[in-house]
Amino acid sequence: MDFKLTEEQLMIQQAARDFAQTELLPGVIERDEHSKFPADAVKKMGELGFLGMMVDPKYGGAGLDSVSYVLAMEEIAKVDASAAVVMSVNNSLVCAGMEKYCSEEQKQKYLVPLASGEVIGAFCLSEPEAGSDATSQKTTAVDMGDHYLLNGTKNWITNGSTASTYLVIAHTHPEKGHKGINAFIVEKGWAGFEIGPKEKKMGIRGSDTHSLMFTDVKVPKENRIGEDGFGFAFAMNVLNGGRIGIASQALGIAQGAYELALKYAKERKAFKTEIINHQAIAFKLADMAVNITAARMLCMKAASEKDNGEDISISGAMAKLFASQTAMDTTVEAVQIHGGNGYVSEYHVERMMRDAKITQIYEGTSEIQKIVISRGIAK
Ligand SMILES: Cc1cc2nc3c(=O)[nH]c(=O)nc-3n(C[C@H](O)[C@H](O)[C@H](O)COP(=O)(O)OP(=O)(O)OC[C@H]3O[C@@H](n4cnc5c(N)ncnc54)[C@H](O)[C@@H]3O)c2cc1C
Repeated sequence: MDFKLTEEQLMIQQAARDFAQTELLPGVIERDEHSKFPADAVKKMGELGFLGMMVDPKYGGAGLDSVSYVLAMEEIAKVDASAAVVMSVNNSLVCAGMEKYCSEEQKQKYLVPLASGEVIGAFCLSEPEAGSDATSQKTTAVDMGDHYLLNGTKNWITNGSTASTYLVIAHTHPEKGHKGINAFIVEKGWAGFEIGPKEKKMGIRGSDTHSLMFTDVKVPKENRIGEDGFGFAFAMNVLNGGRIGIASQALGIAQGAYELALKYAKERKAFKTEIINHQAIAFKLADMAVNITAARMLCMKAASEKDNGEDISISGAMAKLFASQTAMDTTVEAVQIHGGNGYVSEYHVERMMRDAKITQIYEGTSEIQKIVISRGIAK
């Protein structure tokens, strides 16, 4: 692993930092308060190439490496974790999965607009009774010859109402267990496809999370991804690679809260001195700095392994597990360092604390990451 960033990586980092400060920071509190999707900013993210960062330019992407992606994700999440999850889902789950596993026709039709940011996508695996245990899902797609008939409900889908293209995982042969699952490309607006109301969430309120209902939706056969029965492997492989995205989202939230806490501790006085001079406060900041550095190293390790074509199931899970815990610990202490001001929205850290929690839940809970890691090291 090379710890020195290239000129190009530094440029991407700076571009993302500038974008976050100028386009995301103004209005972030208001968007959180009103659960408002950052539509204009997401459009601009697409124009800047942040929505298809690692996709080959021949499919509309920016053709960058995963290290650049981590750097950009951190900068965006530092300011607005809601915008960061839109970016993560589109890059890590939707575009990455399509570029790796879709046919040339599917890529031309669906990946090009997704990677160029013309439209955004959603990844639909979870169901009311199937989250961590994805094989127990109940959505079915029955083979009707030239099409499948899709029926079922997907839950908590990020970009649920704003997406145009949905990757939907469904059982085609329930009796075959995980080998009877397929993944399909579904378009918004198809007959029988309904979008449920927006979820009212603790955090990342700017992102739109919905349940999706499918009733006899006709999905053309050519919209199945890969060979018959490939859907479970597709979903698991995509999630393995995707963990870098959420890990760097968590890293960004932690870094954002740390920077605000450090600044506040240097300015706020109590007992005739800046509070950073009280060791209890200084030690909290020291712990934050250590954990954030370690989280960044884990994210970079997983990203550089991915760029080298290595299997990142373990390193990606480690990065997500540690970075999400760091996001939680750091934001809680950032609120503490801000005292009463930490509890009100204008100081940002209370939002960051609420935003941090989701990073321990979605794309595999922390308990599931430990299962992945322990099974991996036991092999
Ligand atoms: C805001 C938000 C956005 C989301 N976006 C998406 C999306 O875009 N697409 C999508 O498909 N899903 C999405 N999800 C769903 C998310 O991935 C799931 O919520 C998550 O995987 C956990 O599943 P669950 O909620 O069913 O919890 P459960 O699986 O019911 O787990 C409940 C608890 O039990 C623990 N647990 C479960 N199994 C085990 C085990 N074997 N060993 C130890 N502990 C275990 C879990 O860790 C957790 O603590 C989103 C969720 C939220 C809240």
